[in-house]
Amino acid sequence: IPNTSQAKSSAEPDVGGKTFDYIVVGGGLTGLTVANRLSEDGDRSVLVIENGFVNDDVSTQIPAFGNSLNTDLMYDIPSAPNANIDDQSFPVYVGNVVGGGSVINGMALDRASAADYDAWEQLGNNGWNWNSLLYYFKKSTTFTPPVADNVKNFGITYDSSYYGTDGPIQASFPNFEYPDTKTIWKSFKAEGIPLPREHAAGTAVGALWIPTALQPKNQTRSQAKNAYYDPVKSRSNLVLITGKRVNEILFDQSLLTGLKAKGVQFVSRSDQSVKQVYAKREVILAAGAVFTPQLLQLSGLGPKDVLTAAGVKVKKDMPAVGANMQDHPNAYAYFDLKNMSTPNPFSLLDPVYMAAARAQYDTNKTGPYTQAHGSSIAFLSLQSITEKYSQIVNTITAQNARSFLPSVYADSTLLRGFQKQRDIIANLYSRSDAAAGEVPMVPFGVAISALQRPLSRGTVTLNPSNKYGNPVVQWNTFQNPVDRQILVEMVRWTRKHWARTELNCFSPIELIPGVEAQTDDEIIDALIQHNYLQASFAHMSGSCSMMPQSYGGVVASDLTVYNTKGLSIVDASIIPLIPATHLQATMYAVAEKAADLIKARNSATLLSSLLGF
Ligand SMILES: Cc1cc2nc3c(=O)[nH]c(=O)nc-3n(C[C@H](O)[C@H](O)[C@H](O)COP(=O)(O)OP(=O)(O)OC[C@H]3O[C@@H](n4cnc5c(N)ncnc54)[C@H](O)[C@@H]3O)c2cc1C
Repeated sequence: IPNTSQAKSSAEPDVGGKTFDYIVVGGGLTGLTVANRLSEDGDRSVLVIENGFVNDDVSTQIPAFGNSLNTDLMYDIPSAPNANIDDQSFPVYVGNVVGGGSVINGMALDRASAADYDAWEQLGNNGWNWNSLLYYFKKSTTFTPPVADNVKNFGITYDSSYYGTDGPIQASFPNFEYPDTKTIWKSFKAEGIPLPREHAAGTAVGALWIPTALQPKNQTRSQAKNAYYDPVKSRSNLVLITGKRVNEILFDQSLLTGLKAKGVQFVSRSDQSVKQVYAKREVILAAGAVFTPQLLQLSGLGPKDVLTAAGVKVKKDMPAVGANMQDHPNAYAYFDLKNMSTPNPFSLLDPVYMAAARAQYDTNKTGPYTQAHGSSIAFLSLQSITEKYSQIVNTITAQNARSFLPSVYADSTLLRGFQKQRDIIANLYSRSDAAAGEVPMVPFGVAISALQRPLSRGTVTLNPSNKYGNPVVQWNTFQNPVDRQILVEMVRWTRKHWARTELNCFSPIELIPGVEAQTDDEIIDALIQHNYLQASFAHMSGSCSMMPQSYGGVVASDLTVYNTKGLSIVDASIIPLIPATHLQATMYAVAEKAADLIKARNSATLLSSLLGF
């Protein structure tokens, strides 16, 4: 952690014992978004408590650095061993910095199809659908079209009417594309998959041009801190404290009021001092899909056996807290290519080229350093991936759902909710306007296949031997065999794709999984052997999901936590069903909507108190 961050931290006010209208736990992507909007009202005070520090290093700003993992600014959490992937443990990537994941992520700023968000409403979340979220997708963004040369040379398409014109997050395109991107696009066009002009119109299936969270003028990362916090940090009613870890939500409990959140307790990372701070209106959890369920469990809300094992007094037995965790498991196939144009992504491994490219970026903000993961991505429907799609859908609906779920699903409400999710997933898998898998269209031979609608469900639970340590993150990848089957079919699709005539110019040779791997088991075994199978795309979500209580939800559609008062959740843990997209654009929209919901209910409270009821 750089010294500048420490200095900033020591200049922060001592909030111990003080009272704010709102306390936001976690100053990551959603926390800073909500804090900005709530503090627009000068009569409301907002405190944000963040475990990480401010970091404005160049490593968080230059897009090309978004291609490698900035582990210095992440927590160090190994997952629990995965029984279905050779007992492997995978790193759990979560940003530990002001701005959270938005500061260290891959900068892709894309949305899922309309059907993905409409599915949230079908799960009983009134008002959570594509149309209502479109307003917030726009509110959170400002769009800048790609440079004319790239539009002409690469055929980039877009429709700016689906983005905002004055939102905080900058949606734009790097001003550089690798030349082979043209050949890659030719091969995807030849697949006969959809080619929507604008993916953000609710039509994110096919080969897509997507924007990056990128400030177009200086070609640096646009993220929650520089977009939502820096411009408003001088507000006297907004306070951010860093290097502080919240370890308990404080409740008033009486027969009359039930459990009412009154504040939080936090520990300073620098001197280990423990303090309490109070909220007049709401405690808002924005600690992310890994730490929000942990904090609820530490505070006595969670599965009874998990709490008891960790020595936490049970305030309310809530099996759903930490269940329903989802992510996008993925496989990497690797092809050796010849005759790649120069430059290509491997050119940056040459120190001479790298130095020249860096100088080009520093001087005039052009060249490969302006690009993170690029702007070309394909999202494929199950029908495009495999002819077996209707057989797969039939398998899903015929399954005994309970057989492929973790033990916490012995709870009948959780199981009912999953069955409803399962029916929705089966429907989405049978449609051509919803994606089943992602294939980034990269101009080199690493072909990623990422499963978008897992049926397996993970869990986040307290570590019984150290409740304040990292939680136990169990993805349960492939617990449902259909997930494994679809990922294998994606690898087969990738194989067929690289055999296309448009790609003959590269003379691709499949090295991993390798042509000798033909059966499902052989493909999976070869991927595992090379560590080319991953449980996570860093898209942890769903662990405190928004669903009716009768479906095992943790929050209602107004994002308040069931069985409590004065407590809400706004982060990726509320996602009921993971959408087929990277998550950040969705989470900015969710947080914008969350802020409106919180504002509305708190002005209503004021009105009713003025009117005396
Ligand atoms: C490596 C990586 C790459 C990614 N790539 C992309 C991408 O290219 N495109 C995309 O769309 N999405 C991407 N994502 C996902 C996206 O960044 C996340 O989905 C998003 O940041 C989630 O927002 P959040 O507010 O829920 O959580 P976060 O942004 O993770 O914020 C949670 C914050 O809470 C803090 N916190 C946690 N516990 C406590 C506590 N007890 N007390 C105080 N503070 C606490 C954390 O330090 C963190 O800052 C990526 C994520 C990662 C990690």
